[in-house]
Amino acid sequence: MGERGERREERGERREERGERREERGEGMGEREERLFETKVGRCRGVDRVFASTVFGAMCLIWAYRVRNIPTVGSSGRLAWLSVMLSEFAFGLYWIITQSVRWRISFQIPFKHNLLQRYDEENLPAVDIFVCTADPILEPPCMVINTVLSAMAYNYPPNKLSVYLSDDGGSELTFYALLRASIFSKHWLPFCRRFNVEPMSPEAFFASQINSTTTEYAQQCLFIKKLYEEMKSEIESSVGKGKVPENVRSEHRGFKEWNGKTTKQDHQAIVEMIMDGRDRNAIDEDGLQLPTLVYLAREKRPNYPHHFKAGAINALIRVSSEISNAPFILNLDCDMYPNNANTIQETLCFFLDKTKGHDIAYVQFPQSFSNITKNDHYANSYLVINKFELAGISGYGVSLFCGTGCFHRRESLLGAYLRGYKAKWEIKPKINDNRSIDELNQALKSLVTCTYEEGTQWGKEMGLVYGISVEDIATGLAISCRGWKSIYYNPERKAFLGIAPTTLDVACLQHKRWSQGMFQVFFSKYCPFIYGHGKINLGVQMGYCNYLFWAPMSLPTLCYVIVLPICLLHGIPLFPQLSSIWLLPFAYAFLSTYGYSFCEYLSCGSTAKGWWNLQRIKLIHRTTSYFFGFIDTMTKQLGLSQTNFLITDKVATEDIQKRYEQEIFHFGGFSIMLTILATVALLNLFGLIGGIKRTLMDLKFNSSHLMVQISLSLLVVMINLPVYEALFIRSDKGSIPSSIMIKSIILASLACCLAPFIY
Ligand SMILES: O=c1ccn([C@@H]2O[C@H](COP(=O)(O)OP(=O)(O)O[C@H]3O[C@H](CO)[C@@H](O)[C@H](O)[C@H]3O)[C@@H](O)[C@H]2O)c(=O)[nH]1
Ligand SMILES: [Mn+2]
Repeated sequence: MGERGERREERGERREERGERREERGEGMGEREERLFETKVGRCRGVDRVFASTVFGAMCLIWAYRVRNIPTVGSSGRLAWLSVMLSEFAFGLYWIITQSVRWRISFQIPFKHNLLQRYDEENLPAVDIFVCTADPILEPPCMVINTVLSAMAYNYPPNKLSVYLSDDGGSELTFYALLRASIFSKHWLPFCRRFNVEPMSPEAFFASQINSTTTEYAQQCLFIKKLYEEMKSEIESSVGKGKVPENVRSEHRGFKEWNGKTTKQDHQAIVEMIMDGRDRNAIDEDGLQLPTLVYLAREKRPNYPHHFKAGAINALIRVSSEISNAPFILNLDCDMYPNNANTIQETLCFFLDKTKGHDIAYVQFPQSFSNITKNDHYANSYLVINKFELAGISGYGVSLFCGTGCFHRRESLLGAYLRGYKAKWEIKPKINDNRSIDELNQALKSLVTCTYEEGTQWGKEMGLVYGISVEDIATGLAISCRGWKSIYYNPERKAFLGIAPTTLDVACLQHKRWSQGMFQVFFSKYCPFIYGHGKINLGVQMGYCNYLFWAPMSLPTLCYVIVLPICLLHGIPLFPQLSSIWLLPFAYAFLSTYGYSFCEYLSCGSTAKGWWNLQRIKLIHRTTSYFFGFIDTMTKQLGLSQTNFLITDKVATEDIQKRYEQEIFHFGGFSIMLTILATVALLNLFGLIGGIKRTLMDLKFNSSHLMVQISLSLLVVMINLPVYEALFIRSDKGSIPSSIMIKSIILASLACCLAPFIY
């Protein structure tokens, strides 16, 4: 651990102790009322630690067994043994890393009432909300405006709220949708206010609406629903046609920005203040002010890098600083709609706390999704990560920045260091009211040209970090290393809900980008062990590596699921026989870690089948997405390819949606990932059949030597049942194409036949 980090922590602990003592002396009560949040330590820490030590012991025994029993040079199976040994080393080391996030689990509890007592509406700080979208097809404008409308409908003074939409798709369809949303908001916001509507996303709200209770409410509900449906169908029909109707174009001067030549990759900067919060005419049907609403499409030219989402957020930071310049910024992906009307107040409890608030850079909420099925067959819900792992890292006073659902202190995003610095939030908008709207627009556009950032610190010391496809992780790390604290807050009612992938290939592409980006962080200047040395706790450094090592951990997994069945087929034992005492550490390590993971999962309130599904997806990602992520990182390190960002598809055809809801895997497609997936599944099936045959036929061979391999292959086969089904039984669009089936049969057979030459 970095010495400085340690010392700082000691100091922190001492400060806490002092606080406790003061409380004992009877000054506690007043202080408690003053406090705006509290940190609670997770229970069972002691039990957890004892358990972890026993697993560690078992692992050491396994390593010892492997090293002591390496086959001599020239004997069969030496290479296999060595590769399995290395894999087990890797598994063990990775397991140690995963413990770092379970060592100090802690939870945050904000005291909203204390905040509301201390601050009335007048005194509350302004908040800017950034929404990013990048493609009107993959991210339908209707979905985008639902997020925007929910953000506008927060239970927060509208004059303190500004919503900025960055459209990297540069699409007039999205602009049109936003324009329509601004009109609809004049009805929607008062409606939300009157009836405390939650969720504030009209789409989600009307979908969950069954029968109303009061007649007044019912009438209004019906009226608003009709307005919403009208707006939705108009937007969808324009999207269907691919253009905005001529009569609408003439209604707003903003449309002049689009001409025949405008494309996603090539257009001038477009900034439109759709609603200006200071404008007396921007009022809703109750005569109350509306939040400021701004549309932004930064300039894009083919020969200039735009740095994807990081570039978009940085442009938003600059534009918003000229308009509202709020001290706090909420970042949202366009599918992540706010689901709790009071989230802003809860978050401010952390930032505005008198003693601990000033050094908090950001407050991250977990990523949750609205479309999770009962047994979550693509393991989209990240239950354990959200409930335990991120809370575990937050025990060190640091949270990961996950890109969306995160409130930032503006200064922390601008590269400020915390050292000797007292963060303040009484920042005023820079806006010069004397400027005409045209002058202001001109000034704003000049901030988001392609060349604006040349020769500046943007993307390096300022704003979100460039060049890494998980800009969020790298940026969070950089901020923490500048001395800031951060909070991970996982409230009972989900604060934000997004859309999770509904097909396997979309899920795999997303995980490939993540694993690639995170491993890239490890090699970049932001490597937690080097960049973070002496600045963040060792536990945090290791905590990050839980995720940064997703990609390289694909190698030992691949080795295990390929070498084991091949050896089984050829009768080469790799594990102790059943009667050996050395089997115990293997059995204990395996059963206890999986047992623990099972309990952990169930304690998140999900089903046993969900856990089983999670194990399958983990295997799939580790053998495909992470493996390709690994290769991608390597080619990038060698300078052979560049950072990319493939947007996650957020629409599903009816066919796909139906299969998703029935929890049937949608493999579909012809990717090389599917070939690997199918080959691994077949290889284990061959191994299992061969192994069982051997055991039955050749009892003298002391086949109990193979029992462990048989059991492991059996598990892999069981977990792959949906793959065999998709290969041989199913024939719908979600099944695996026959060309891939043939390829994988050939590959698996080749691997089996060629193996003896290699070993
Ligand atoms: O050039 C781009 C590409 C993407 N986006 C936006 O970035 C967001 C996230 O993209 P998405 O395709 O949904 O990726 P996910 O994998 O779901 O995103 C997760 O992972 C990303 C890092 O890989 C983070 O940036 C995201 O916040 C986090 O939700 C979306 O709103 C996009 O519109 C842009 O604004 N510009
Ligand atoms: Mn997303």
